[in-house]
Formats: sequence, structure tokens, C-alpha cells
Amino acid sequence: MSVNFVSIIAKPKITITTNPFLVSSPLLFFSNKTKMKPSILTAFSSMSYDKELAAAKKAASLAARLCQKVQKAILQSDVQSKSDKSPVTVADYGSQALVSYVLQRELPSELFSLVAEEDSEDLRKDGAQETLERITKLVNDILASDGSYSDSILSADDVVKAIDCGKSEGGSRGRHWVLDPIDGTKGFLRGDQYAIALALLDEGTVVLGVLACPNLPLTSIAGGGSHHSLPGEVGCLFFSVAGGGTYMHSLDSSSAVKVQVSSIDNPEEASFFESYEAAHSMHDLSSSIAKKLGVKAPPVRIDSQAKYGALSRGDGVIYLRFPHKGYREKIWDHAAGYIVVAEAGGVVTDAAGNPLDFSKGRYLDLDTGIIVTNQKLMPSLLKAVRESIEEKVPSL
Ligand SMILES: Nc1ncnc2c1ncn2[C@@H]1O[C@H](COP(=O)(O)O)[C@@H](OP(=O)(O)O)[C@H]1O
Ligand SMILES: [Mg+2]
Ligand SMILES: [Mg+2]
Ligand SMILES: [Mg+2]
Repeated sequence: MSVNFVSIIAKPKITITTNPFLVSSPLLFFSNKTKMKPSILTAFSSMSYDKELAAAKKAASLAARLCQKVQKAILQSDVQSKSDKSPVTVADYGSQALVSYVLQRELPSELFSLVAEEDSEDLRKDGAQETLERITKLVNDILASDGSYSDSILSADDVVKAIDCGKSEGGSRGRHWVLDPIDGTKGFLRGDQYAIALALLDEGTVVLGVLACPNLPLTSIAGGGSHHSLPGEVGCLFFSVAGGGTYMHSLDSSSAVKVQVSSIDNPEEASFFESYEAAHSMHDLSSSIAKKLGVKAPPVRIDSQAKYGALSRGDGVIYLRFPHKGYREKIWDHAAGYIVVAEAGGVVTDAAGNPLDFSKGRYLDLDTGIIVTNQKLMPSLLKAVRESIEEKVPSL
């Protein structure tokens, strides 16, 4: 595709600068030819979310393809990411439009409710028309490359409508899809990790999750980090259905493997994940917790819910997230990652050990932070967290 980067749009205002792909932040991956092996199909066919899982995988895969295309274009340009507090790019919008559209096409009989991060407000402002056209073209190009829905080409208005389907408030009744079209937009802009995170809430419980991580190596990143220097193939899709375990396959292949969290019970052998961005999580607090536990390895800092995916297959055994005071976590930043880890045998709680409650609307009501590990390490992790919070951050 020809690359005419132009717009870096930062929320709440869209600014046309030198890069057309930057509208303001993101995460995603794909593979449309992805089909599960017969044995896996059999394993899942007894469950009641078969259709939903197939639709979610298709949607996330196509969205990942869109993001890969945009990220490649961004990296080929001279444009550097703007350090904006809340970046959003054409890929965030394109991914959200694509997932929303694909889910509705694949599941036409369902009442559709989507809780998603982005909305079209900035795209409807004066001066944003070119950006909206670019997003519309991206979405149509990806659909055309997949060969799906050749009967329909989306107009800019269709794209806006698909994006704005994501305004649902969620809640404890009925079914709601939960989408982060690009989680880790800052990582996406740096060329590092990002994810397309799609989950299904049923009566307030997360019952299905798909996590597409286009830049995550297929092999362990233990002790590594996310950088391009890592050898080997990248691009992972994790998926889970409640009660069915967690599986992973390459974005380019159909061969899924079951994954499990690490069984390490000696903290000295454990390694931990945290946000790359110090603004998203208190690195000093996590360092104090790790020290108290006896963790020897340095933190593995990567962006996005790729942390949950990596932990679900045992690349590391602890994930610590302590936002600075006043920040409210959103459900789309954790729903897919949560079920991917939980179905792989891990435990996800707030800093006080309470389970996460996804039934309260768009936000998670939390005590202080989010901690993730295996069942054996959780009691000592909780103790270290409690002590470190008391000692180091008396104001929390
Ligand atoms: N001050 C803050 N504290 C904690 N999280 C924040 C934050 N500002 C933004 N975030 C969230 O952190 C997410 C990225 O997480 P991570 O640091 O693990 O990569 C962002 O998702 P988006 O990139 O989807 O906007 C955003 O929702
Ligand atoms: Mg964002
Ligand atoms: Mg996010
Ligand atoms: Mg996002």
C-alpha cells in the first residue's frame, strides 16, 4: 500500500501532523486461514460458545492484520511516536470498526452489545475527514484481502457507526463483547508489543477471550523483553473459553497448543512482568515487592496484555500492575487477558486479593492494583504486596 503518513491525532483533539496513521493509541493481530485441528475442534464443540469463539477469532485476526499493515507503514516512515498521554492511531479506529463489523456479520442473530475503548467523536470533527477516509480504506482493504463479505464495501458512515457500536455500558445482565482494539498503543508506536484484546461477558462473567499479539515471539520471552532483536517467528493468538483451558497458535497457522502457567513455587526462580511505561505502573513499588519475595531476575517490561499471554504459557510467573493514584482501570484492558491466564491455571486479583469484577460497567472497581501469578505463589505474593504497600507507599 502506498504510505502517506499524515495524521498524528491525539485525544481529545485530532491534529494533522506528518503521520496519517497516528490519530492517537493501540494492540492486535491476525490470520484468517486459521482453522483449528480436528482434535481441538472436537474438544471445543461440546461447549456453548463455539460460534462466538469462531467469530471472535476471525474478528481479532483481521484486526491484527490491519494493525500489522499500519505498524509496518509507521515503522517505515521517519515518524517518531509523539509522547502523548493518550495516543490513538488509525489502526485503533480501524481495528475497532473491523471487529465490530465482523462480529455483527458472523453473529447476525444475536443482540449485539459492545464495550470498546474508542469512539468516533474526534473523527466527526472538521479536518478529520481525510483520516476517516484512510480508516475506511484500511478496513475495506483488509476485508477484501480476506475475501469475506465481498457483497459489501463499507462507507465512511458505516465505519463511524461500527466504531460507535462500542458505546455499551456493559454490566451484569446479558451478553456484552469487550474490546480493546489496540492495547498498548504506546508500544505499537514504538514498534514493540501490542495486542488486540476481545472478550465476551455473559451475565457479568468473562466466558471467552481472544488475545492477538502480533509482535510476541512464538517461543518464550523469559528474561528477554519484547525487542526486535529476538530471533524467530512472531505473532501469537491466545484463546480461551470458560472451562476449556487456554490455547495458543501462531497468527499464521492453525496448529493450536494448550498452554499452562508456570508451576514455579520458589520465588528465587521466578521472573515478573510489568508495564514498559512507568506512567502506567509504579516500578519502584513492584521492585520492592520483588525484593521482598526474593525474586532475583530483573523485571520484564513489555506493553499491553501480551503480558497476560506470555504469563499464560509460563514465560514468567508474576505480573504486577500498580497504577498511580487516581487512575481507574477499564474492563477492556484486562478482560481477555484475565480469562487467558485464569484458564491456563493462573490467578488474577486486585492488590487485596479480591477477584476482579467485570460486571460493574466500563470500569473495574479495584483496591490499588492488579496482581497475577500461579496458585502456589499467590499467598506469599499477597503478603509481599501488603507489606510493601504499607512500608513504601503510606499514602495509598
Ligand atoms: N496513567 C495510567 N495508569 C495506568 N494505566 C494507564 C494509564 N494511562 C493509560 N493506561 C492504560 O494502560 C494501557 C496499556 O497498558 P500497558 O502499560 O500494560 O501497556 C493503556 O491501554 P491502551 O494502549 O489501549 O490505551 C491504557 O488504558
Ligand atoms: Mg488508549
Ligand atoms: Mg488498553
Ligand atoms: Mg487501546
